Amino acid sequence: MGGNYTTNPDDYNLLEEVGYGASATVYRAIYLPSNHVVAVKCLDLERINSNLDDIRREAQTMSLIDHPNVIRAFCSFAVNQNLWVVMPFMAQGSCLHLMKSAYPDGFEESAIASILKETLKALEYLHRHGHIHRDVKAGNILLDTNGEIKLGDFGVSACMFDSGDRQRSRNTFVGTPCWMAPEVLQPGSGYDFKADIWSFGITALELAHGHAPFSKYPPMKVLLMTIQNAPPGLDYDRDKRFSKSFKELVAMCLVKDQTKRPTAEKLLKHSFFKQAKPPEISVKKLFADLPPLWHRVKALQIKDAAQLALKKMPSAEQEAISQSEYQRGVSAWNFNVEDLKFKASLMQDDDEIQDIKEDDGSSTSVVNNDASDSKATIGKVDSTSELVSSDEVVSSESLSNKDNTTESNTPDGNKGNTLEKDRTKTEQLPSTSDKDSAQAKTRILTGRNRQTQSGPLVAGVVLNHSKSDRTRSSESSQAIDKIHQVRRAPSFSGPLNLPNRASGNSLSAPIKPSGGYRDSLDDKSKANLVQIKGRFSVTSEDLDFVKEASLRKSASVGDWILDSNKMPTPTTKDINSGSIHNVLPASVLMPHLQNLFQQTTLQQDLILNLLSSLQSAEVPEASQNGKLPPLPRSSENNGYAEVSDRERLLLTKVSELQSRLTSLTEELTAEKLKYIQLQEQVDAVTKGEADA
Ligand SMILES: Nc1ncnc2c1ncn2[C@@H]1O[C@H](COP(=O)(O)OP(=O)(O)OP(=O)(O)O)[C@@H](O)[C@H]1O
Repeated sequence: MGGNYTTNPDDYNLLEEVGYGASATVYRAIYLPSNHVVAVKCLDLERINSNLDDIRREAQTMSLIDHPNVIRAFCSFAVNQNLWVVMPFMAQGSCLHLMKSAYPDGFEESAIASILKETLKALEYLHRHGHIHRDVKAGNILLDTNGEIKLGDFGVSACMFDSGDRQRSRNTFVGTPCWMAPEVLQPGSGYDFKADIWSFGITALELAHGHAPFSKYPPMKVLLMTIQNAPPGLDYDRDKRFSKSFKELVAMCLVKDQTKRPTAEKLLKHSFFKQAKPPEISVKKLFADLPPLWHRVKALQIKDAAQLALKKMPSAEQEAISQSEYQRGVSAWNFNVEDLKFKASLMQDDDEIQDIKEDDGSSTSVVNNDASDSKATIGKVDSTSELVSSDEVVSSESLSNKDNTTESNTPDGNKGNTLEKDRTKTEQLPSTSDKDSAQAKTRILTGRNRQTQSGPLVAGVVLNHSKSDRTRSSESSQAIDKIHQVRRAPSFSGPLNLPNRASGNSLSAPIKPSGGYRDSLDDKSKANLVQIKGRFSVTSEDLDFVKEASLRKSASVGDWILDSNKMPTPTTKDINSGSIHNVLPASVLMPHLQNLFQQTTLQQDLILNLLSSLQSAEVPEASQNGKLPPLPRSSENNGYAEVSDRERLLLTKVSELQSRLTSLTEELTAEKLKYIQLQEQVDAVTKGEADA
């Protein structure tokens, strides 16, 4: 393909939608001057909140790529509030799409071997040139009709040699939780290109099963499970259809200690890849009998919309939702893992048992594979302006080797205005022949982008209908509209803020509407910011909480009791409003109660001992068997004065302990009461659900 590509949007006729992520929609398009088919990825700059320099660097990286297994950008430019990235069209879409359309339980091993081998070649190339991809997953492995395989999507890629501001800005990027390595999720531990090897291992499991491990769980849960659980892998019994060498390869990648993970170069020499067939043989056949990509994409959309209409959990949209939650949320969380670990340590085993059960693919799926994550956080661009084309950046990067297509740059100053005018117009279905389809597509896109950046996250919510919803007649187009509505639901664009204390005992983070990561840093959390490491920020409040948490855990019984006042406890309002579920689940409350009970008993014992010691002191012969040693007597015959001092001391101690016992008993009673109320509430909810 190659050739020169202009940065004039009028030169591109956008055709069908062939994919979408949280921040972008991808179209098959015709480059009119040469009649070449290309893919145009339209990134919504409003939704990704980074500065223009970052985007430019991103686009530069993509344009300097020169490897058969890494997708290269021909050029990119801003159109209104969108960034268009022009790249080769991969006619069979992503591995994820293919699995969703035709292989829900994953591919056979020979195809997996070929796909993974090509992906590994791409990673080896990127790592050799100092890049970490950071979003390796089936959704980013693209397939062409001739069996060609390319790793795409540099939205979150980072340059390992970057430092300072650049790295810091990278912290605002988000990967995809299921695929993220433990060290990436663990603030402070630092990560490098080995994070891609972990994601590669997860991708191997994804290709083998049709979904990534933990994919049904919400982000927080995935995060905890990734950090705390043993690494996932292929099961020797359950995954009988896979070879030993495949299982071994996966196990090598999914080692928690990043230093023990092999490099891409080393992995390529693994026996598993020795038998790998060329993709023309093992991969091409996978889509031999399938309809064109855009039909499959449309069919998936309709299927999901139909499920949505039936009020089921639509898999793809659910994925997008939860992905969005991940993307927008994880990047903006002011959380720290110690906090999470502490909460996890308060969890009952039954929670864990439930967690470990494999997803049966039912409609309860929460986080899923198709989802995409937001890449950069970018500032708005108001008018059409060229960002970068391949030839202008050759000297600035170490990556480039050759073949810098000389794109001619034709900024179109008027385009932005036209598009701006059209922004509120009715959404139009894609037209394959209309010369104006680029504009029409932009309208679709801009329409989609008109979302607010706030609002609570409510799964499955269908928001404001656009004008077009009223004008559409066919059921399928309504169904697609629904998908778009869900996609543009404002509720998913706001970040999640994990409260530092309020949810101390809860794993479910309340969702706060907010403008995004930058915003959240700019406001109160910025003042508390202690460290930005990895993709997360740690605030001083977080640290305080962790300190307290560890104090609670490590302190002596007495200290614990005093400190227990700091434990978040449900208020009557919580109980009445039902929010107690989020504040103190029974699994958390019970150990707390048990602890209190235990300590009350200990205190009682202590008091009894002290009392008996006191009595012993009064009766000298009994002191030998008592708990206290005999009281010393002075030679000056003032021994009795000392005895009475000691008595006073002991009596004071006893009264202290008694009052402590009283307050503990009161606390225990109060906790019991809360527990009973909680239990009643749980029963009521269970009954309500059963009735429903
Ligand atoms: N060059 C291409 N040719 C054909 N289809 C493509 C191409 N690039 C992307 N797609 C399709 O579009 C989907 C979304 O693209 P992409 O991953 O780049 O968007 P995104 O918003 O960055 O999403 P994500 O965060 O999931 O990676 C891909 O999963 C793939 O199915």
